[in-house]
Amino acid sequence: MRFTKMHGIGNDYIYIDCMESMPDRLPELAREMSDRHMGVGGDGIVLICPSEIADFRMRMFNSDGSEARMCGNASRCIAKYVHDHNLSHNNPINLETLSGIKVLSLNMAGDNVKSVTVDMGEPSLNKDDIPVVNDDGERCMIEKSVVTPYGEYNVTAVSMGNPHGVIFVDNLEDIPFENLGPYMENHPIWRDRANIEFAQVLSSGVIKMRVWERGTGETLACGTGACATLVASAITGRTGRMATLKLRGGDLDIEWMADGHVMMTGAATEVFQGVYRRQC
Ligand SMILES: N[C@@H](CCC[C@H](N)C(=O)O)C(=O)O
Repeated sequence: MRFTKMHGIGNDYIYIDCMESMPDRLPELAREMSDRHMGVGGDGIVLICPSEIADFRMRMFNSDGSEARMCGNASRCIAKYVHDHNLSHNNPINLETLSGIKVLSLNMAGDNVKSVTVDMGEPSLNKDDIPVVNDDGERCMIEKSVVTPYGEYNVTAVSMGNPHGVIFVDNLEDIPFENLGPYMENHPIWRDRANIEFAQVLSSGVIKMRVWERGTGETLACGTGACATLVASAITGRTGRMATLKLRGGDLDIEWMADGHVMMTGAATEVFQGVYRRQC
């Protein structure tokens, strides 16, 4: 099976061109290929598929085999992949995902893709959309206190097509990240687990963050997570609607436009190509 390893500021996935044929047993394949010792190694797998309603369709599986509804970093990488591998020279490119069609714009430097801007659509704070278990009758969950074995934290729930819990802290160095991340991912407030972002506001236009992703664990970056964090920061008055999000693997520029759409701009990188012998 041919594959291409790519990353969006360190969020690394194994990309499989499924324009002609589709592998079977995808959760098993994702677990096997993502294994950093026994497989190719990655945060999961991404399938580039034909679409009847857009230029391409993305399917994305986390390294634990769960399928995600949206992935910001993978959508940027797909834009670069289809351009560089001559599958399309459209710009913008329409990408079908489980959370709707996303519009990907290539920012070119000559013939090279310098960065990609993704129209991530509108965020939702509605608990039913995330989904959050609604035990208090409130429509949204903004800075709700959650008591954990590792201390009390205020959580804001945001959907970017997938579920996020954003927690602002004074200093990222001071949190018990490895314990708190999985605890919060699996907390019973979420109906289907959630991606957890820990964020420290450095200035009105700069936020530093670390991500614990649902189904993968810590990743060096999360595009949807960066967008959710900017939205949570803006609605709680910590920053304006535009900021640079500094993740462990690099920076993303995020803007929450007046029309409600969130625009994300960042790099996409191809690392290597290979042929994989399937074990499962
Ligand atoms: N890394 C991603 C998000 C991947 C999916 C997520 N773990 C989920 O289960 O929702 C991104 O860049 O957005």
